[in-house]
Amino acid sequence: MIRLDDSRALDMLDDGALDDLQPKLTDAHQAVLDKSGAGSDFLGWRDLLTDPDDALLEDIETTAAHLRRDADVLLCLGIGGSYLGAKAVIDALTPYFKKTSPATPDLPGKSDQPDDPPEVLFAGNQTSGAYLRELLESLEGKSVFVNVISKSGTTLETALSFRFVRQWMEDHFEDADDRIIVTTDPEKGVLNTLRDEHPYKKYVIPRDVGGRFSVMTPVGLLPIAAAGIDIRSFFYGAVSACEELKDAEDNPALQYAGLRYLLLEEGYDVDVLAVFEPKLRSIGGWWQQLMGESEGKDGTGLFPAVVQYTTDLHSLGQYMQDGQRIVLETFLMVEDDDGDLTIPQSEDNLDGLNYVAGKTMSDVTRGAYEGTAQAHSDGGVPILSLWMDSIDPGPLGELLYFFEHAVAVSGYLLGVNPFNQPGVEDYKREMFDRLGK
Ligand SMILES: O=P(O)(O)OC[C@H]1O[C@](O)(CO)[C@@H](O)[C@@H]1O
Repeated sequence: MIRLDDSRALDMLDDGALDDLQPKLTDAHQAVLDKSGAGSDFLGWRDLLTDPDDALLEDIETTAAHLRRDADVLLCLGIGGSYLGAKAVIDALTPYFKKTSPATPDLPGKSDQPDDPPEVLFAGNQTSGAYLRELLESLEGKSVFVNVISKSGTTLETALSFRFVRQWMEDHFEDADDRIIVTTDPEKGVLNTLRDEHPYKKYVIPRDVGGRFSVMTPVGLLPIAAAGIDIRSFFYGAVSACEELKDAEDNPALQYAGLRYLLLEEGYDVDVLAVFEPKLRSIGGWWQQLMGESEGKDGTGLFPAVVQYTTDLHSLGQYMQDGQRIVLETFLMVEDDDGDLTIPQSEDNLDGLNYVAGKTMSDVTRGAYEGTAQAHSDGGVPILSLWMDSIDPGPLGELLYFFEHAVAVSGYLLGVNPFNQPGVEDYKREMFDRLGK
């Protein structure tokens, strides 16, 4: 389970502050469990885990196997919660560098490894014409399948991309309709209208699951499974976290929510999620939406930012150490980071690095973390460290549920509805005005 180390944050708060907050934390937690708080009709993301639908997992695995057999590329169109979870998990669990295999003559571009996962690409999450044009050009000669993901079906970025992509698919594949999968509302929205004419396979986003909480639905699970990741371990990792975090006592998700809340009251307005493993950076993108859309309303909430260390210690490290004291840091750490690459002894030691010879790169990462946490803490930055066991499907499922539960509690502590995002509509209205809608 996720372990919270708050030893470098507690001393920035009054003695016993977290204990004093416990009754409020318990109430907020209970409101999540009982569905008695604001926005409680959007708590379906917990029901998915308390009553798992194994038949759905199996269906997704079957579709994913078909994609692994026939697709070079799975193009996922979606924005916000309709892509960030899948991207986060796929980036975390696929190798940094892919081996390429030669094309086969009968299926253009498809590698000769029958179960090679397709490359999962993302689009429909911005308005760049250059991106879309270059993307479509890059797909020439490849066996392409599309998963268009939009709960509302009306999101402009996704819908517009799908117009281009659908045309491209129809121009390139006679069986285009069999290559397109929609993930959307049970009945409403444009994607359902399109299905009246085109028999696309469809997966449903339950009405009571908001976009940023939808990673354990087909929204996240289908692309993740297509990428060759074991979705059962991932999903059941979340199931076990949901079970373990039911008790309000000694609950690290509640403690994390409580400490962030207390630190916000002390003027720490920004929560910087720091990762040391580059693969985890996209978890930060998912976390940013989860935190930002859930908390950032009615003039409150911590601003969620993401850094990747040690890279960003050489760009933002100065600010973290010495800038405005408005920042707290959440370190996302891994007990077994798969970095047991031993540093060799050098006979001439011309680079002067023999002092670390015999240590592993994991030891270096651990030293960098310890050193950074100590230095930043000495510089007045409260540090919360979250430790996961390893970068594997189960621990990732646990982690994502941990954050979901924490932010739901956090929203109630802040007195906001953690499950809506009314502010996002304002940019859409202004944009639509200018585009003549
Ligand atoms: O799945 P949809 O309806 O296209 O929405 C995508 C995203 O847009 C928002 O509604 C607003 O940004 C997010 O909450 C959501 O994840």
